[in-house]
Amino acid sequence: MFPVSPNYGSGCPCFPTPCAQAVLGSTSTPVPCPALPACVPPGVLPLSRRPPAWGRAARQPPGLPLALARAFSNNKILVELDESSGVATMKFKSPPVNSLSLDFLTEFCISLEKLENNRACRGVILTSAIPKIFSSGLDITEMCGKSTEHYAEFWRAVQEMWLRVYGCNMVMIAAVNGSSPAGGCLIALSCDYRIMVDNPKFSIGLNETQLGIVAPFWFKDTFVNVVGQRIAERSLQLGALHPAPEALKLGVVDELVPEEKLQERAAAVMAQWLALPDHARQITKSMMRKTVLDRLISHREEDIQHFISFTSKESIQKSLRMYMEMLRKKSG
Ligand SMILES: CCCCC/C=C\C/C=C\C=C\CC(=O)SCCNC(=O)CCNC(=O)[C@H](O)C(C)(C)COP(=O)(O)OP(=O)(O)OC[C@H]1O[C@@H](n2cnc3c(N)ncnc32)[C@H](O)[C@@H]1OP(=O)(O)O
Repeated sequence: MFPVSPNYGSGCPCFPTPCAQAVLGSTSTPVPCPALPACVPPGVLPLSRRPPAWGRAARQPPGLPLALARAFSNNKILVELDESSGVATMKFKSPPVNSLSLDFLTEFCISLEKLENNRACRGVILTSAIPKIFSSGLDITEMCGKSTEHYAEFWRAVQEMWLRVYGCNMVMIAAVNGSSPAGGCLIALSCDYRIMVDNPKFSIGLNETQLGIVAPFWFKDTFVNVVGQRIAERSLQLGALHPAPEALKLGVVDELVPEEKLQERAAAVMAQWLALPDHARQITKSMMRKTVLDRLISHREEDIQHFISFTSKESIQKSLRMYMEMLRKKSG
């Protein structure tokens, strides 16, 4: 099996089965997948791939089965698309706590890509089907006692998820209906708007330091862009998990609503955002986020190596094992 082009990723329509051009021949000259323009970094869709659809949902592309356009679910995420509004909902349903395993992340990226390629879809609401939990963040078992190859594959999938959500042209709204630590918080922070259930038992934040690990620079950049340097610095150092009312005060989320109003409110906010001309909003979003996206894109391999060497340290493995043990004791 030949290696694939460095440009190859879930942004290519042939993903996960690389087409002939995506595969490097014995010359090992990188040949980008022709479906992905060479100038477009992996994980970020070019603006031109999304047609302007201001004012109405565009027509379903010919050839796509209607049922697929309305709802699809593989395993861990339920996706529903309302074609009349152009709004899809991605509902995480991976018990017990929607942890972001490699399988979850892969399914997430494929589902989001399907929606990106569907002209009828202009906005996505991310929410959870698991009571009281939005997402428990990265699946810690993926970072414990595994091979370096596994760590590399896992971390690439985490990067891909962030590049896809943060770089997404569609309007992304997080309807946070439960606790949302670390990677779960990152997903919400990467959206355009965050609505959380008004319940002080639900908390959100980047708590990595509590696990003895360090939030990567692109987690930190995303956080700073939402709440500003000072709040991010204090919250990150302390590994703070903010109860919903505090999260609102700090600007980690944009508004709180009673649980029963969450989906209705998310739909109303989405309608406001979709009332803007797509092209103007998309270019503005891209302008605001480009620097932060480019930083990871240009250091992607380095970041993977950094993750591998950090995670492989015995002291880090020990911290993660102790944290998992603490969770198990608490639950059992
Ligand atoms: C300069 C150097 C920079 C280098 C950068 C390198 C590295 C950075 C690396 C990583 C970044 C990581 C970001 C992350 O996302 S780490 C994950 C952080 N997540 C958490 O801390 C959440 C932990 N979980 C909880 O707090 C609770 O489970 C939760 C509030 C979500 C739910 O509580 P509840 O009481 O309902 O459920 P529990 O009984 O606690 O859990 C049920 C079951 O699920 C297991 N579990 C929980 N969370 C995780 C998880 N994140 N991964 C894997 N498994 C998880 C838990 O152990 C229970 O299992 P069991 O006992 O039933 O077997």
